[in-house]
Amino acid sequence: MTRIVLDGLGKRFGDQPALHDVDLDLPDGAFVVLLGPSGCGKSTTLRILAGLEDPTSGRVLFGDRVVADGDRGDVVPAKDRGLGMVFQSYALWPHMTVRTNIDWPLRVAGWSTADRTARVDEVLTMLEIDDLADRYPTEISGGQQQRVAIARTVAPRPGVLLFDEPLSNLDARLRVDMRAELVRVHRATGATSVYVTHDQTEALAMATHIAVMKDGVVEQFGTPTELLEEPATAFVASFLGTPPQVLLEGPDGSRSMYRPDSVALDPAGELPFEVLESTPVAGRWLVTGLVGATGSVASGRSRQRVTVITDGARPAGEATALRLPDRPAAVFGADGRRATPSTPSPTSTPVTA
Ligand SMILES: Nc1ncnc2c1ncn2[C@@H]1O[C@H](COP(=O)(O)OP(=O)(O)OP(=O)(O)O)[C@@H](O)[C@H]1O
Repeated sequence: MTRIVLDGLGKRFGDQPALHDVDLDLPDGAFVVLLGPSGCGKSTTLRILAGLEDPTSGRVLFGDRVVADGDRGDVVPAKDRGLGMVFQSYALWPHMTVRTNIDWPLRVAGWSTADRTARVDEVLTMLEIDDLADRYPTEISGGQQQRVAIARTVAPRPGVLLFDEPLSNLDARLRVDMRAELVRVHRATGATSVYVTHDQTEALAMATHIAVMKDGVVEQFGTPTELLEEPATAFVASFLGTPPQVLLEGPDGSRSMYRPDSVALDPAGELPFEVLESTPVAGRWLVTGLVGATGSVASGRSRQRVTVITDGARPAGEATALRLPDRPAAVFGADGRRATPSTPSPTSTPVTA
């Protein structure tokens, strides 16, 4: 097991900055998800950990060992970092059986025949692919190929496992199955794991810790519960959760956060709300709509889209209103950073169209 530290990590492509001063401390044995929209820098971060890309500033440590130093230009080659990486594409050797594919990295690393046989049997069982051992990659399904690729990666017992959107080529059902499978494999290996995705549901389901990234910056690092319950920025509050928090913008650019289940639909409420759609979830309904009077579009004021949780469905087009609790759960300043939640400022009153 390996603690991973990113210390002031920066990356530029030419004069184009991709990462700004990223500090992260990933505990031994954690399953960390790098989460964020396209272009936020998550793959670049993973590629720097993997040794496929070099940082322009800052350092990466695996345990006490500096594996990349952007300021000095020192890097440890990928093959000497004690890591395994799983990509979207499985890249199995087509002329080798499943067993030989998994055995290959152990052979390269110089393991004895007895140790190799024992370890290959162990990971075949771990990934529940024992009965496929003598087949060739073309004779098994895409999901099975991904299991073989994972088995091959974990076989040499790397201290660090890196995953670059490994499930994105699988269909929706298989993705959900494989997600649980990967968590089980992570627990069985104990390897510190870093997993890149833009899918917040996947992140929340798998991670012990999540780093939410935007524009090359880590907006927040914490456990799924911390991020859901105490988002540090308006972006985190709007990106995570099904549904995400209800954010209402004040005239000064600040935003008030309300928990979606604390906001009621009530024609007598203070904020006009037009229903767009209702989706059933676990016996309740997510009702999405636009806040503000219909005429506000014509007046140039944009209408905010929010989702609340209700007991029943609401017809699309219904004009009703939001009834808010007495005070917001948190307030974010115009810079998006969280102001003290317990003392919301008077200027943070949401827009009343
Ligand atoms: N090889 C490269 N050359 C130039 N710019 C790059 C290169 N790789 C990434 N970038 C830029 O760096 C920024 C971060 O890209 P990165 O691929 O890390 O984002 P990402 O969050 O993984 O996005 P995606 O989910 O689309 O893969 C983007 O602006 C991207 O255009």
